[in-house]
Amino acid sequence: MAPVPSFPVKVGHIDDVQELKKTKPSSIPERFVRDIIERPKLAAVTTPSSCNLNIPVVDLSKLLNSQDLHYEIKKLSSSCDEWGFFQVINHGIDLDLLEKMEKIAMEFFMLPLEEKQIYPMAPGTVQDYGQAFVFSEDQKLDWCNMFALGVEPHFIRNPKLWPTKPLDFSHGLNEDIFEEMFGVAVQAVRMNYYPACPRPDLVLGLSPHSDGSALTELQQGKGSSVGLQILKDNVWVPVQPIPNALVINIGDTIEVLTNGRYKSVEHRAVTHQEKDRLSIVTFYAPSYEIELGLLQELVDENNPCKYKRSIMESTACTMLLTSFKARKLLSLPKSEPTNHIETPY
Ligand SMILES: O=C(O)CCC(=O)C(=O)O
Ligand SMILES: [Fe+2]
Repeated sequence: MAPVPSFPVKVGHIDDVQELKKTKPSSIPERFVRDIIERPKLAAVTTPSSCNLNIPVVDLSKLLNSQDLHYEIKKLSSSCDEWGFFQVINHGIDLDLLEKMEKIAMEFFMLPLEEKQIYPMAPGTVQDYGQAFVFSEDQKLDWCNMFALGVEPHFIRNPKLWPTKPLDFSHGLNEDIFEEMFGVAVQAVRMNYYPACPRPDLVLGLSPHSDGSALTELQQGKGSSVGLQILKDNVWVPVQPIPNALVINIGDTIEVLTNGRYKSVEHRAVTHQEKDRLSIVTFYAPSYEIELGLLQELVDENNPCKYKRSIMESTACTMLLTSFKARKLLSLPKSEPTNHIETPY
């Protein structure tokens, strides 16, 4: 079940951005206008050459093929150590299926508002239709509509690509370690629709956050604008979509379990003046029933345990809510070494 806050949450009026766009507003409502320091610099969005950094690309077929294995594992390893993000090509997922998912998601977002609002997102929650992570009346809003669903247990599929190979090479861990630890994993899907915005320089599609999940997989809609950006060495790096590739990122759960070796990196989405954008995001998290333990193989005198135990006792549910964004909004600390990460509920 989606987490429900145990305290009353007043979120005020939230404009539906698709409806707002239809009214061709002469100015952007104040609740969407970001403080100057948070506004995106559009040069980095519209001219990819202005940013020479690109997130790594991992070829899954090579990871399964012994000839190229070593080189590809090294790439996977540095992607997880240095970036927390990579794109995966030749993943073997049926492209027709991905296309179908995109089509269904678009059909949903194109429904009349009343029909989408049959599934309203309750204030302070992250499930169904609306804006997630709104916890107060004066919080700035994202230029985005979301539809989030939990996946029924019998449909849940474990990802083929838990990034354990580099760990099993360097630390002798079992390659299936995460799969074994997580039990019957929790899976949630969020569809994000970012309509074109007349002033993309003033708004954010999705506020900076890290994902509370173990692993996140993201499909970018065909023909969508470039919108996803990740924070690398204090620079927002745009993720250039590669046709049919999927974007994978490490979530907070794996950052903590690997004692900070793999990074759960802050990311955000920006909007575009003419183009809409769709992303379909699948979050994998450990079973609610499981008590997680740090991978002891990654702890020694040079790498002391960086996280206190309470986070290990969090359920997947609270993990999703202790994402960086939620923590920031609730004024809870980011997972700095030695910090105690509280769960909000
Ligand atoms: O739409 C995107 O590219 C980002 C989505 C995302 O980060 C999320 O849903 O957590
Ligand atoms: Fe995210």
